[in-house]
Parts: sequence; structure tokens; C-alpha cells
Amino acid sequence: SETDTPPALTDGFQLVIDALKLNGIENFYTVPGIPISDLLRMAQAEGLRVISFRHEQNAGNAAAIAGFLTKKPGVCLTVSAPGFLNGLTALANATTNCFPMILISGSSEREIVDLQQGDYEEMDQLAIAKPLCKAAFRILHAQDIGIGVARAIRAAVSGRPGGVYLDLPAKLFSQVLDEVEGKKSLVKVIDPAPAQLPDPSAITRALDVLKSAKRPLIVLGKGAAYAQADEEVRALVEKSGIPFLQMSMAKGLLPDTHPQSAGAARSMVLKDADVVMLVGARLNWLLSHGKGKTWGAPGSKKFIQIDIEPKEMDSNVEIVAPVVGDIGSCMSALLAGIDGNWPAPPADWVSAVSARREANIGKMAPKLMSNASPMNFHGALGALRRVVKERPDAILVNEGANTLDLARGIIDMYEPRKRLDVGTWGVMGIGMGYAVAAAVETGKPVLAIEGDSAFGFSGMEVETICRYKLPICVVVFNNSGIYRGTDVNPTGGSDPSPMVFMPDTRYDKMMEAFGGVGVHVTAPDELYRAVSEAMDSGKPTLINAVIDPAAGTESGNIGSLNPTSSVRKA
Ligand SMILES: Cc1ncc(Cc2csc(CCOP(=O)(O)OP(=O)(O)O)c2C)c(N)n1
Ligand SMILES: [Mg+2]
Repeated sequence: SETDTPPALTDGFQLVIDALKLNGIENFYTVPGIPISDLLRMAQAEGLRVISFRHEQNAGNAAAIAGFLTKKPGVCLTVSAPGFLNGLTALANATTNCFPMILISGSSEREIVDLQQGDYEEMDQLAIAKPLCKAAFRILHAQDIGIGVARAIRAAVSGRPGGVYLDLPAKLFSQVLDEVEGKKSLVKVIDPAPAQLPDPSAITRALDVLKSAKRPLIVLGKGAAYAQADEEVRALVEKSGIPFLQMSMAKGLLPDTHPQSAGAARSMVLKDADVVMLVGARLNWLLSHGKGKTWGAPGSKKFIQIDIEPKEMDSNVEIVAPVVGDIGSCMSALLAGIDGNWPAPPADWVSAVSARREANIGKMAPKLMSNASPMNFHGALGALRRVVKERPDAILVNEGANTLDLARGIIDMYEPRKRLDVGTWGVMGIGMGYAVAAAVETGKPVLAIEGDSAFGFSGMEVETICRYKLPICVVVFNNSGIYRGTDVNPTGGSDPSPMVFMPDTRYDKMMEAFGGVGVHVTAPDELYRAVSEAMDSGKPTLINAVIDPAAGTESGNIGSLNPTSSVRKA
């Protein structure tokens, strides 16, 4: 009889999976091990896609960029202590870049950690994670899993997005709960990233400043790309007629070839503009903190700033018109204020920007036709520029120094959220993690343009790429070194300079080792053909593109950040 049937039970394993699935999480990025291996098996059995990597840093980077691409938190799961630590760089990078991700790590029991009794992989992970992320939570009881996961999701995506750490001690998973109680404990988060409307007076103030401009400029940051308010952003730029600059991961919000694009006239517009409207762009090191010679005469600028984070205002220089709110709501409010009689920006300014842009594009053009072999950066990037123009829906991942800085300016983007790179931190090692998640989350072909040093940080994931048969074409710019391959050991000793790698290496053989397609190219037209073929086939491909070792410059465009000795020559 029914009195004999024991009540149906659930447990921590099941509740973690139910809570994440209930909130639309579909993919796990992970490296298995104690205490999460069974959780991963169960998740896969329940239809979640579980992508297993060779190092947690790459799994974490994948989760971070999944968050940027989908506006849902990317989820990375790791084992305790060393696995957790390996995920921290990605968690901190996500927080720095305002990408929503949740790092879920198994951990040791509190009673052992707090008495420091030497558990397997013992570490006070919650305390260590807290300073590196937006929020951090620990769940000790199965009935709290629903609310804990809800808190983590809301913290990751609300306001300024960022990384969240969720600490799950091993014993939580096996805790048993009445199934009905368990279901009731789950929380489907309602409106986790609510619109944040700007104050109408802030909008009026911003429009007044913009209207007064003689030489206005709009700067679009990756916050504007993340917002997925693409129509509103485009409408504001085109309705105002103001020239615009796109930061690296904002490229493609409007096509880089747009008539109002000032990308190829960056130095001029930063120096000469008199009113600058920042849209989801922070005045950090990437914009020289809004001061110094980059920005012309001191005090010659008025800044309007649109950002969801109130504390961002006045972070570096005075903001005369702060507009606090989500990008979509702010764009709509500004558009409503730009009525029929909005004054077009002064024609002399608009034509000066266009003239400088065309002149710079004209100067660059012949360099991109270079057919030199071994290739230089411009010749190789000229070929890849052509591929991206023909395949605007492909996703471009990019890291390195010369390989990054030159690609950013040379390869035009045509659609939003198609360029994924080292972002605010300039961190190396994001390449393969970002490429995997871009392919998994979008199903689009991915072209990863990698410096040979940058590739080395995550190169083992070519096996992961082959295992999941992902449509990723990796182009390694092989100049045999960090920045270039010509440095020598000043002592003449047998050790090579710390800045160089072995000459004539064949990264393409790595991909072949795992069943992917490896191609070795030494000329731009070969590179163009090999990438086009890879994008058509959708097969995991690695192209070893030989670049002249002498072609690079130290630290690409940011060599000036290097400290120099006044007492000795390095
Ligand atoms: C985690 C981390 N460790 C080191 C560094 C410092 C660095 C910045 S750029 C770079 C690689 C440059 O060489 P690559 O071969 O990739 O590119 P190229 O100029 O075309 O030769 C390093 C090591 C950073 N930014 N992040
Ligand atoms: Mg290199």
C-alpha cells in the first residue's frame, strides 16, 4: 500500500544540475576529478553539454566568453585547490572584462579546513576567491542549493556583469532530500539583469553637451557589444552623424568600413575631438586614462559617459555628463531626444576625419599586398583580412603582441561580437578556450589568429578541439619567438635568449597528431587558400604560418609600458 512506499528522494548532485538547468544553463566547461566527476556524468546524462578540457584555465576562459556571447553566465566546474586555482585566472579575467561567469569548485569540508587538519586538496577557496571576483558564495546544505545557484546567477549578470565563485564542499553532493522538498527549494531567477533606466535629466544634460560640440566623437566599448542593443547603438551613431571609434571587442557593432568610422584615424580623433561620448567604454589604460598627449591639450575635452556602473564616473578624468544605466535603455533615451532638428556635426570635422581615415587606409593598402616569403605580418594579415571580409559571420579570436596589435587595425569586422581577444587585461592564453566556447555557443566557424607564444599557453587544447570536432581554424603566426625570433644570448652561451623559441618549428604537426588537418604555409596566397579551405570544410585545422623572425617589434604597440634601466642596457 502507499504507506509502505518510501518517499522519493533527491540529492545534492541532482539539485545542482536541476538548479542550473532550470535557469537555462546548457553547457559545462570543465576538467573532471574528485569531487565533480559523477556530477559531470549525471549532467551529460541529463542532456547538458559537458566540454572537458586539458587545463582549467582554458575551461574557465571558455565559460567567460560564453557569458560575453550569450548574456547568461558561462559555467566552469573544477576540482578542489589546484583545479580551483587554475580556474582563478579566468575568473579574475572575466571580472576585469565584465563577462558573466560562475566558477563552481568542489572543496574540502569546512570543519577540516577551518581546523587546518590537512585534507586532500585542502584550501580555504572561498576566502581566496573573494578579492578576485564580483561575488563568492558557499553552500553547505542541499536545501540551499536552489537559492545559492540563484544568487550566483543574479550576481553574475546583474548591473556590471562579472565572475562569481560558488564553493561546493564534497559532502554537499551526497546529501539526501525529499524529492518534493527538493523541487520546492529550486529558484528560477526572475529578471536577473533588469533594465536600469537613466535619469531623464542626465539624458538632457548629455544631449546638450553633445549638441554644443564642434568636433564630437563617439567611442563604443565592449560593454556596448555585450548589451546586444545593436539596433539602438547603430541608430544613435547614424542619426547623430557623429564619427565613431570602436574598441577592439566592440568592432563590428557597426562595420569598420562604415562611412562614419574613425578607426583608421584614431590618433587624430582622440587628439582633436572636443566632446567625447563613451558608450560602455572605460577610460582605462587602453584609452590612456583620458589624459596625456593622446588626448591633446589638457582640459580640451568634455567627456560624456554612458555606463551601468555609477562608480565608473570620474574614475580617471571629470565626466561632465554622466549617464548611468544599461546601454540599451540609455541609447533609446538619447535617441528619443535626438529629434528632427538635431544639428549635423560640423561638416569640416566630419570631412577632416574621413580624409584622414582614407589617407591612412591608402597608406596601409600596399603593405597588405606584400607577397614576401617568409611572410611579414602585413602580408599575412592582408590575406586574413580578405577571408574575414568574405566570411563576416565567422568568429575571430586573436592574441599575441604584433599578431594582436596589427590584426586589430588591419582586419575589419562587419558584425557585432565577432572579435574576441585579450580584452582589458591583455592576457595571453585566452585563445583556445575562447575558440572552443565560440564554436560551442554559436555553431559558427572560428578563426583563431595566434602569436606562437600566445598559442603556447593553451595549445594542448587542440586535442579538445579535435575530440569535439569543432569548426576551428587556428593560424599560428610562427616568428619563432615572443615578439620576434631574433634575440640572442648576450653571453654567447649555449642557452638561447629567453625571448626566442626553436627555429623552423611545425605547430601544424600538433593538430595532425590528434587527427586534425595540419597545413604549413610560407606565403600569403597559400595562407588565404588554406584558411578558406578550412572554413569550408569545418574541420579542426592548424595552419603554421611562417613569419620572418625579424619582422616584429618588442611588445607590439605597447613597448612604452616596459620599464627601462637608467644604469644599464638590457
Ligand atoms: C599570462 C600572460 N603572460 C605573459 C604576458 C606577456 C606577453 C604579452 S604578449 C606575449 C606574447 C607575444 O608573443 P607572440 O608570439 O604571441 O606574438 P608576436 O608578437 O606576434 O610574436 C607575452 C608573453 C601576458 N600578456 N599574459
Ligand atoms: Mg611570436
